[in-house]
Amino acid sequence: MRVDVVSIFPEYLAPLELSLIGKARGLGILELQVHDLRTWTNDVHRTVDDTPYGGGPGMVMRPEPWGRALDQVATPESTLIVPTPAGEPFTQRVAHELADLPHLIFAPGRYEGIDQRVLDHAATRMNVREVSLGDYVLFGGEVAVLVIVEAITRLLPGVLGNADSLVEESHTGGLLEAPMYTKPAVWREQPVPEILRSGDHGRIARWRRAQAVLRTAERRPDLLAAADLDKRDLDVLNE
Ligand SMILES: Nc1cc(-c2cccs2)n[nH]1
Repeated sequence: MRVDVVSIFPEYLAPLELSLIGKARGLGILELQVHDLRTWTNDVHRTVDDTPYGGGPGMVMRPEPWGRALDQVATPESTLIVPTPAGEPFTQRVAHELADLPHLIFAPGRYEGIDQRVLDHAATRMNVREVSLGDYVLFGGEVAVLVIVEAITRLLPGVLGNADSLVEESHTGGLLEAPMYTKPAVWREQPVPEILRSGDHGRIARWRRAQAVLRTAERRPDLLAAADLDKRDLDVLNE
């Protein structure tokens, strides 16, 4: 997968060099390049924003630099990802969808956003997806890009050492993950649930599933409605 990020704060994306993402790039699983939007300005002040038509507070990102940036970076197989509070929710399902794509271009906006014509024009020549991390407002989209790139990269084949890690995590199968424990067997007078030390892998799997169902019912009833529950799951809920 290739990823291009265009930002007025390219240094914000430096963490993408680190850890697993750095490893994915080193292995050639992920090709990533960060660009400075001001590269595509042509005035002496390298201006990227201006006042909003129709009035109102703040500034809007000008279309011309973005248009020239996308002219250079995009191909017909590109998908433009625009983080915005006004976007579709970014979920694990969306992460899986994006992880299957050949080329992502991230357009993190600042200020009051990017001139809408940039997105509308881009949509005439590539897929455009406006995505929200949640119902809160950030200063800019760069933090959102870090989150989205990490969520996608860990899904790429070869990045996670043990592919099993993807099977039992939260939101796989629509449920939250069960509580996890490690040594010592007793810590501050709190024992690890006995079943996890029983060696009975069938019972352990059923216990974990039950814990996931109960935790999801308690914390995320919205997910429960969409989850694929079997009879045993329903019995757990009705206990
Ligand atoms: N979910 C979400 C996205 C954002 C922003 C993206 C770009 C500027 S602010 N805030 N909250």
